[in-house]
Amino acid sequence: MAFLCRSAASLLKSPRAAPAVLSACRLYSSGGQYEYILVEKRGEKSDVGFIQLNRPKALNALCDGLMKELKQALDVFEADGEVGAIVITGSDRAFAAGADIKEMQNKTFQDCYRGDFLAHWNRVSQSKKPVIAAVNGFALGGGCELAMMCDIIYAGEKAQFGQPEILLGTIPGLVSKVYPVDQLVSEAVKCGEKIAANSKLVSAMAKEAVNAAFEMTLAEGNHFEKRLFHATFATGDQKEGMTAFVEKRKASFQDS
Ligand SMILES: C=CC(=O)SCCNC(=O)CCNC(=O)[C@H](O)C(C)(C)COP(=O)(O)OP(=O)(O)OC[C@H]1O[C@@H](n2cnc3c(N)ncnc32)[C@H](O)[C@@H]1OP(=O)(O)O
Repeated sequence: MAFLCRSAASLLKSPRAAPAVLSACRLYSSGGQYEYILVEKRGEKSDVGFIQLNRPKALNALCDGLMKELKQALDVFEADGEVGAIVITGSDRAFAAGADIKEMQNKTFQDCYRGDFLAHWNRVSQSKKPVIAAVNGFALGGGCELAMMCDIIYAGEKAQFGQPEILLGTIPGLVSKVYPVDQLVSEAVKCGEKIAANSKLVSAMAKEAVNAAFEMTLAEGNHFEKRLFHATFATGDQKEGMTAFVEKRKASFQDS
């Protein structure tokens, strides 16, 4: 507890500390007030900011509240002169199973666009301090992206990275694998069959985002991908994909 008080005190002395950081600091220093994450300082010198995603029943699905708390915790660690690096982790079963599908299932394109849905998710990539992802279990969709936004990824032996959004009727969803020579073509056809079973409309949008990224800066690429992601919420296939997940059934895409 002593280190928490010290860091809070050093922040409060700083005339440049923003009010938002100060209020986040209060959450941090009083401990236990975050709902979706656990936050502490680790290491012999308490110089490593440690953030554990903590929504076990939902496999650490990244709901809005969790992402807001993650931003707050990062703000506090960035302002803390003692902290030299930050670790983000989840549980043994899941780093994070992606954005919260139940929360976004009924969003419209208008909701996404007006609210600039997921814009603040880039916070991790803007951290001035090095961020290390410690990944066990599922790192899917937005969970995989969260890990990729970190500077270093340490993965447990059973970590599973994936971008399965295409199964939900939204972007992205590209996979690459290596196979023995004699299995390559048949595996490629199987892969083609899996892709073809998804929404062709949304597959095209995923390709557009990936191809555009080659021509853009990181910030432009992130922005373009978010806008296309928003646009999928204007399709029937996104509604079908996410509803099918929530109803625990196979999606039937209509390419519309
Ligand atoms: C940026 C966009 C995105 O990130 S879109 C989301 C991308 N992620 C996914 O599509 C993964 C969705 N999850 C799964 O496919 C599976 O849950 C699994 C493969 C990760 C694990 O399967 P398993 O059978 O072991 O567990 P459950 O499916 O029963 O899941 C347990 C519990 O967690 C809830 N949950 C899992 N992922 C999410 C999620 N992304 N959003 C919201 N909730 C999620 C799941 O619904 C179960 O809760 P329950 O109360 O039983 O319905």
